[in-house]
Amino acid sequence: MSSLLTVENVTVQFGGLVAVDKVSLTIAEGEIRGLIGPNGAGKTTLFNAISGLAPTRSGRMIFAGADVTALGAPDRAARGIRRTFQTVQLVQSMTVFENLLLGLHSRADNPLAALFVGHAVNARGATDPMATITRVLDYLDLAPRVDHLVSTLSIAEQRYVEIGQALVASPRLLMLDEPTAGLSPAQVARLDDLIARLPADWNVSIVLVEHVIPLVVKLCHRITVLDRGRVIAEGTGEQIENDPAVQEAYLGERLNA
Ligand SMILES: Nc1ncnc2c1ncn2[C@@H]1O[C@H](COP(=O)(O)OP(=O)(O)OP(=O)(O)O)[C@@H](O)[C@H]1O
Repeated sequence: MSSLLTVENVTVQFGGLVAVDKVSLTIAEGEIRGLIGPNGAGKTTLFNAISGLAPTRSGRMIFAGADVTALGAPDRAARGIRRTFQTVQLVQSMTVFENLLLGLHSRADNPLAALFVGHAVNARGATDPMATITRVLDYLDLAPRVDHLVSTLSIAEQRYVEIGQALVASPRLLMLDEPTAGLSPAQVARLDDLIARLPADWNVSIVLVEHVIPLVVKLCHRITVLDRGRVIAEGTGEQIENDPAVQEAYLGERLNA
């Protein structure tokens, strides 16, 4: 598998706090990568750094062969880096369709701009945004909800809309930040099936931050473990589960809880 994203020695600092400390990792095309670690390990901050929302102090990022280190979030989104958030970030007062329309534009903070679908941003250059929206609605079983206000949907449905908002732009890298938060076991199982199918069905690589470790072990080809901003281990689920440094980091979390 060829590499899609290379993160090289990236550091993110908040005042004196080093939240991400010289992190390096490579995500392959079509890979599902898990990103785990105790609370405060730096997972969300690394997500923010990759999506261009957290300024990096040093290091560089190569995406699809281009150096994107100096690019802001909209430009990275336009190149195919998309994400979801720990707490759903949809426009609650708009319909499912309108929220998907926002996803076509790299500046989801600018709803009016998104309505000019002629300027829609699509990392793969797809020419018919409406056809993509229809495909996404069908794929996520959201067609019956297309005209519903997001505020009337369950959390599980809102998570699907958020994934749909990313998919309409035909991303190359989809980063999911704790997508199972607040879901029932049955809903987690359904989401789990969906995530497993995404790379083949949408030709996308996935980075998954998740606290449900068995889910990460089951879904991910490789897992990167962060602790206090540093990568302390990387490997298959089995390798990670048997790694003493990982066990110690999680033991520390339990002791401090
Ligand atoms: N905007 C910010 N300003 C200052 N400190 C921050 C900011 N964002 C995160 N931090 C700090 O950076 C460190 C890493 O936080 P981050 O949220 O990335 O960890 P995490 O691994 O995602 O944690 P969790 O599993 O609890 O979501 C923490 O010490 C956190 O308090």
